[in-house]
Amino acid sequence: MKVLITDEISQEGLQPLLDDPRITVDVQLGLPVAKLHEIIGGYDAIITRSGTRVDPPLIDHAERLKIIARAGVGIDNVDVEYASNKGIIVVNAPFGNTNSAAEHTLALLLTLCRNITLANPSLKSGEWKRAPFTGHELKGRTLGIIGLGKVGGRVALRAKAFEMEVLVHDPYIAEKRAEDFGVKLVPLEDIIRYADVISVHTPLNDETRGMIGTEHFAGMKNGVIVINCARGGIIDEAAMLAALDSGKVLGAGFDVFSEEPPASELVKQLIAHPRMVVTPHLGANTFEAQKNVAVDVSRELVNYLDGRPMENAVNIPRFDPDLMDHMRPFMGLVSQMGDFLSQLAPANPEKIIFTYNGKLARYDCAPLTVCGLAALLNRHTEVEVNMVNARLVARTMGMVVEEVRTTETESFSNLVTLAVHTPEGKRTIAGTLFEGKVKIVKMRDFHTDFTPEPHMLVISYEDRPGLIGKIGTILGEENVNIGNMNLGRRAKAGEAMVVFSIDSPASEDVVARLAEATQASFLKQVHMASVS
Ligand SMILES: NC(=O)C1=CN([C@@H]2O[C@H](COP(=O)(O)OP(=O)(O)OC[C@H]3O[C@@H](n4cnc5c(N)ncnc54)[C@H](O)[C@@H]3O)[C@@H](O)[C@H]2O)C=CC1
Ligand SMILES: O=C(O)C(=O)COP(=O)(O)O
Repeated sequence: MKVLITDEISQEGLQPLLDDPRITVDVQLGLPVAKLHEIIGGYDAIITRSGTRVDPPLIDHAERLKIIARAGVGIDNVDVEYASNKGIIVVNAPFGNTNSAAEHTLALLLTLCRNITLANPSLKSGEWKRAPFTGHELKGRTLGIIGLGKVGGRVALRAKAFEMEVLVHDPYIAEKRAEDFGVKLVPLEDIIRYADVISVHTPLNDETRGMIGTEHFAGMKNGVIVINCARGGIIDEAAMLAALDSGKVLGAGFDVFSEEPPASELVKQLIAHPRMVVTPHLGANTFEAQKNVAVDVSRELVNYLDGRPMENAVNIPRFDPDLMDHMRPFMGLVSQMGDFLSQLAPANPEKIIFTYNGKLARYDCAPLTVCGLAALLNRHTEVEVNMVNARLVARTMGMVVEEVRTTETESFSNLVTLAVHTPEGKRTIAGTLFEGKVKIVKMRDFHTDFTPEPHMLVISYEDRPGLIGKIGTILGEENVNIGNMNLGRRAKAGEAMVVFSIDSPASEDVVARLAEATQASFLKQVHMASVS
């Protein structure tokens, strides 16, 4: 796995990658976009912080990219939807820098309240002034937190240690969470009206962009303090500047900006404002946080290589770990069945039905459906289909995917059946696990009993004496050794279906000779990449 690192990541935290002989790591900081586009095609994974835009043009150049790893929380610099459509896994490190961001929020607030950024240069320049730097206490003031997530929660606890009253606005949390933190959940208007300090801790998205604007500032207390240690743009920057200019806001502490580094006049003016305390996105910039997030994303890349579930993938359907323990043995089965059937079924499936029988059906089988679907679609699409984009791709291709579960079963304790409906008819395949081995037990309405092998031939014909011999002769003449054979028949001398595993692939010529010799109604060679 070739990994490209485009932002500063803690070397110490990357040790799991550097120690892994399967992985090579390239650190290329400050690359111009054009250069990044030029080289990204050579990498399987990219690790970034907020400094790299992983946008559609970059993703389009990333032909072999499997994972985008964000060593931090905010993924607003990654086009997750675009990546998902391409089957690229996006992971982040949601926990490692929480504490640092919360402490930084308090650092900005205390700095503002005690005029530290003003007193510091004054004293260093030889002055001894105290009165101009008289500040405010936090004790007894009301803090309004918008977004009681990981960072917001820690800010709340720390504010309470300073004996502040804490109001919280967050429409997406349970009341219980606010209770657990000992804070009051209120509508946004109450935060605006009653808070002495307002601090935003939401992600940046279409809903939160500009969620604090001119009309909100108008409704705030005079002399309010505003903190943004989340994302630039959650607080409208033009409105912020105007509120500082008008004196409505006593001071503001910003760690994040809509442009990083700032380019426009507006952002530069905001930063330059005398009552603004600013830091260049340092919320997560502690040795502790940087080590944590680097370890977390490194571990995810190793998980991927080891075929283990990824803990912090933001675009893989999330399944309960206990459920996955039940599902994992069957993933290989559905995946092999999907790959097998995709090579037999005619094109343009309209509907795909996954039926689960037996003990397995007691559980939510969605992980198996996604896995089987990915295998079924993979050979027919330009993009690689995997658990990230299987459902998206099926939807784009106009396919209906259904899942049926029934604990009843005739002869197997667990049975999975895949049925693909096309305008030309239906193809089905059923399989089970026997002593941990994949067994295909039914194809169409023929009973079968074989384990998929790397190269196989599936032939249907009207059964008559001598045909198996003819097939053997043709394959033998072409030096293709038969490893196994499984014959399915409904009746003596009726239609038969025979499945051969062969030690090497058969040429087109051999396939044509077999078709002619057997007068086959159906003949397909199947290659199973996933078995060895
Ligand atoms: N300055 C820095 O270096 C750092 C910044 N961050 C940023 O801080 C923010 C919070 O991070 P976390 O706490 O880890 O995220 P989180 O996902 O744990 O919490 C976000 C909270 O915002 C709430 N929320 C979402 N939409 C909302 C809305 N419209 N109104 C009110 N609440 C809403 C969610 O329900 C959730 O509770 C993110 O923007 C993240 O990128 C995080 C770490 C470091
Ligand atoms: O994790 C986050 O959301 C952050 O804002 C930290 O960003 P950074 O990794 O320091 O560029």
